[in-house]
Amino acid sequence: MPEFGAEALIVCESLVRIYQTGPVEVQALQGLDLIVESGEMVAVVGASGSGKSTLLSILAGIDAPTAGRARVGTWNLLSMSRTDRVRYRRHTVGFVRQQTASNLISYLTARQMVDLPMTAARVPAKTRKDRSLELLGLLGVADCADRKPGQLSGGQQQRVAIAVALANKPQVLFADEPTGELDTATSAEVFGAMRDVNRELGVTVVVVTHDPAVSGQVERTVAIRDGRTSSEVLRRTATADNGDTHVIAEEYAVMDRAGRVQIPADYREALALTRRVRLALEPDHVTIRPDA
Ligand SMILES: Nc1ncnc2c1ncn2[C@@H]1O[C@H](COP(=O)(O)OP(=O)(O)OP(=O)(O)O)[C@@H](O)[C@H]1O
Repeated sequence: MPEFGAEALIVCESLVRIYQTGPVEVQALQGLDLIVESGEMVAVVGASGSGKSTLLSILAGIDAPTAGRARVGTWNLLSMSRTDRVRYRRHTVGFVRQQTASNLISYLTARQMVDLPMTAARVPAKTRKDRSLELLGLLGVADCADRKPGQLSGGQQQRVAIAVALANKPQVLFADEPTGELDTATSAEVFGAMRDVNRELGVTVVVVTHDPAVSGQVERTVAIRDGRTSSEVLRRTATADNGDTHVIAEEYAVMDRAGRVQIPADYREALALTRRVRLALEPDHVTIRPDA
């Protein structure tokens, strides 16, 4: 059988993460499947505690999964050595957190902070200088290059944090509630900046968010429930006969590799679907009926 998601940049299959605190075991991820293609921008949504941050920490190489499969590019996140993990975090991925302050170093200027990961990667000084200014420009904070975090607004801090995360040309940018501490207008600006880098640099973006206004702006939203991917919304722009454009959002259930699909609770209740259902293959669809 060909590899599940062989062509994709990010593949999670039956991903499990169990946290053990004393005698208590928490299953933060319970067999999550996710595929992200190179160049996509994906929003991950879900209730508090559904496992979003856990997923992102694993993908960013900060936390290790308990079981299942997780691959980003050529990296297998389950069998990475400590040295590989450092290399992975330095070169393959960039990470932005919710707490604006925790992304930055208080005594460095924006330019010095973007420079830092490149210094660690032994990039020559001239290249570092050019790239720092280019990234700060792309994120609309070129005028903040010589300012320290304390002299930046929350939105500017997050845009600098994105520039820092992109310094070593990662394949993926992960952001965990990057706009969580910002007001609506600033949050839209920061989100717009992430869309720009996705489009202009081609970097794949995976962003966890609570904000429906944010998830409404990306083409693909993945919903996590109880540590699994439960549904996806795809959005596309359609043009009417009179030339007007509007966005069409369609919700999909997620089917795993074994063919399992979760039927939403309200559907099950409406038709009293319980333990057994009847399936029938029609020419272009499958029906599910109550066992009556
Ligand atoms: N380090 C940890 N030790 C023990 N349990 C943890 C740890 N991190 C997360 N959990 C638990 O795992 C589950 C998933 O947490 P996670 O932070 O991934 O959810 P989330 O969807 O990001 O939530 P939120 O939106 O509130 O940030 C929760 O029940 C949480 O309490």
